[in-house]
Amino acid sequence: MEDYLKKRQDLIQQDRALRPDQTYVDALSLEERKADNVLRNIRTYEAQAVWNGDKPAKHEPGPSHMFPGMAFLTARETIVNTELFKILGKMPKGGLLHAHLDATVRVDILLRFAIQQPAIHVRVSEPLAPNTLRSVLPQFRPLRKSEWTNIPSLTDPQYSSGSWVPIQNARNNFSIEMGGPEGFDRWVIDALMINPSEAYGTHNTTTKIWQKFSSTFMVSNPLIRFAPIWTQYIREFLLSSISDGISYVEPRIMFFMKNMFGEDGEENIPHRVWFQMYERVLNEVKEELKAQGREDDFLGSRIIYSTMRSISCEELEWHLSDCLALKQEFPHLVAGFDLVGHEDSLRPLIDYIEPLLKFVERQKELGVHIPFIFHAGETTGDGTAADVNLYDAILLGTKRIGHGFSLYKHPKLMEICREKDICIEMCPISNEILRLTGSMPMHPLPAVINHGVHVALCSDDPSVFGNMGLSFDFFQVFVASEVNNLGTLRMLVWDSIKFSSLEDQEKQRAYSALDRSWTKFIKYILDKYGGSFGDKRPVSQ
Ligand SMILES: O=c1[nH]cnc2c1ncn2[C@@H]1O[C@H](CO)[C@@H](O)[C@H]1O
Repeated sequence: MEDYLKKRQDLIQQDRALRPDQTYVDALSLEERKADNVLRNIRTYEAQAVWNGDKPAKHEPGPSHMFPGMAFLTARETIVNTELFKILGKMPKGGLLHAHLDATVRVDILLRFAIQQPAIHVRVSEPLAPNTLRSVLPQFRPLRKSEWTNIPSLTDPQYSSGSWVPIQNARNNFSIEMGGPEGFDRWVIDALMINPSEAYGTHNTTTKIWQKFSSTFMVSNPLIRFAPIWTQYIREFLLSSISDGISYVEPRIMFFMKNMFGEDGEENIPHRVWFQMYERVLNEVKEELKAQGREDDFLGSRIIYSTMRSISCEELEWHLSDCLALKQEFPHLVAGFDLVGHEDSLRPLIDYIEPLLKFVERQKELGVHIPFIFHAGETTGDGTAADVNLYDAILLGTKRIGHGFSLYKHPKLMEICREKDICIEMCPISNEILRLTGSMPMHPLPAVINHGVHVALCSDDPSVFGNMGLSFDFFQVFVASEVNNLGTLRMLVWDSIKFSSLEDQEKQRAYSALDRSWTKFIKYILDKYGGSFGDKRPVSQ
């Protein structure tokens, strides 16, 4: 018996030793071990008290009963009231390495920014009525002053479809039958987010949910791509990330459209001016934090240049040279290049191989380096074009892989990622809402970590999904595995800096800042919860 138990222990240890968090687990300080004990105890306690499988879930449609790591949109309200979530909210997170900028600011805040801009007008292409509110989308646009209208309402019988109404009129005079001004807000917010009825009911397949998902970007794009709103948007993105403990952000910015709307309503602001605006806001935020003595809380940001994987090779060539020119003008801001959009239905990387290979050569001639940071394998497919994107992303030398949801099916690719230190930007809540997985316990993240591949945990499109910051993704991952522990959290946080596009010196600064805030975090856990959750024995292996 003793012999068996020894062999059992050895086997478990050998298996766990492959995980990249093992070195972190081994190095936990005494205080961290105590804090780890507290976290595990709270997880066990809440698995029973909150996520008890006998309890009915509150929402329809969705899972009928509660469980840890259950469908996020039905669990969200419960999550925010847990002690574990409150703790994770205080955790320093390091870097956010995968988020689409235009889906990072709470939609009610974006709407508030829009309402403050008299240039913003709204129209609909079909009459709005209580029974069409869900299907008719608002179309926004900033207009030139000469085009401003004083049409009073979107919902009057006199309104003729396609005419532009000033946003304030549209809101103030929204028909009482459809909820008045608050009804207007709800209508816009519904168009910008995915709700549980859609994800788990009416749109419960990847293809269906992507239709709704894409439409949210069509609604928000002309608002965000208006210079006065864009600067406010970036500022809010940075500040809200910082308030969730994120100290560095590397958003993907969509440069598919060549120009932004200026304050005068002309659509003529080119990409280099977008960069100038981004840099200005970034510096303002850094200065403000410095003035408050909070330099450790924010180290900066770099941008991943992105365009759509639907364009032609000629259009891609234009974008690649645009990206090169921007890298030369803003070397400290351009982190990499990516192609985005629904992998299952749009073009695979192999379609673009010529311009992509030429781009690599051109960089060598110019002596610049813009790594590819490709989305690949964001699919349930096996051997489909989206799955096969993984081979091309790796052959093209991708620095990290966006999603890599299907990577775990490919042992050879897992081995290459492990050996070449290709980090996987995993977005578990996004994958669940976009219907690649039903819940966290079904998600491949543990398989990837168990094979020794590094992961950065990311939120992807938090304004659409409601997983603002990184606390929600950390929560879902932490409760869905008995193996995950404080060392795992530490690995995910430190890796988000290690695999970022920061320079070595900046990384050193980031690690020192993290060391300081992590120590405070551990002290917070022990001071607040050490008494009530510290004395029990650690949960078994
Ligand atoms: O998870 C994702 N995979 C691929 N593309 C995405 C994802 N999330 C957002 N976008 C794409 O990024 C653009 C906004 O910047 C949108 O067009 C959207 O299709």
